[in-house]
Amino acid sequence: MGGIEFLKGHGTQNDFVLLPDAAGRLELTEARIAALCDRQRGLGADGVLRIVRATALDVPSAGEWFMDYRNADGSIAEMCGNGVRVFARYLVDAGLATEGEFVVGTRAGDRPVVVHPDRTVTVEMGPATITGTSVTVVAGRPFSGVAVDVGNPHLVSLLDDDVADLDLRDQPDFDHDFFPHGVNLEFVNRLGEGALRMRVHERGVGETRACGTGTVAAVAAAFHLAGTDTGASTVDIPGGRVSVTVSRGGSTLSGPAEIVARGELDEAWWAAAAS
Ligand SMILES: N[C@@H](CCC[C@H](N)C(=O)O)C(=O)O
Repeated sequence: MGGIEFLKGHGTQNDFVLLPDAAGRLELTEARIAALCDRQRGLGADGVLRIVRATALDVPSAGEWFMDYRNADGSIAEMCGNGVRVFARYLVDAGLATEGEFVVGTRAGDRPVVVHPDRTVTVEMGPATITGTSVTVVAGRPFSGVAVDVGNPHLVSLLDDDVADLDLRDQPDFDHDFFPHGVNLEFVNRLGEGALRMRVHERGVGETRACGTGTVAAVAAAFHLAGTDTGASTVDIPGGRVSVTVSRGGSTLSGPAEIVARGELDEAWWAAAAS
């Protein structure tokens, strides 16, 4: 038997290990995912994208391929906006989908994508639903925020102070009753009309250089606080820039997606990393 194929890719520097596994044969334990994503003892990544046929996992989807996404700590999340772009990029590069429009299945539901000739990808992200308000505490400082559901949970705090000055090395505190399954925390500055800057502390990962669902949540929260639910904005994150639109029934995310490497995992390492 050959080794286990992997690829490495990123979307605005939110980086992923991709595991092509059409038939769903790989045993993805939490320990294996955490080892793969570890930047010292593994390949290093913010998360893992398993490329599996929807039928192999028996999940309902209008699309052929399902994005089985895992966070770097091995936890399962419903959705990953940057991950969907990288996933779509892989499918086209591998000849498993044709450039243009197709559907990717995710735990949050089907996500129509358009892979453009310039290597950017647009994803229909579904509705960004405002679910209330809550508070997060960063290094002893409380910040109130708008809770937004983009298939996964977010709390967006708009700040007057420069987000660059926040210390996000430790897990910020949050209301565990409001977010019983954890939350992704976005900290946002308005840069002007239709332009935001954001940093993020992701559930199951830590600070990352971009979060696609987080940018959609940030734009939805910013428009909500301005008294509207429709509009378009760029979002600058440490890893680059994405474009987001939100409307009452849906949202879109556009940005780059790159595959940077491919190879084979060592089988003995894979076996030892199982637990
Ligand atoms: N980086 C992702 C979000 C990944 C999932 C998140 N950490 C969660 O647990 O909900 C994105 O680009 O959306």
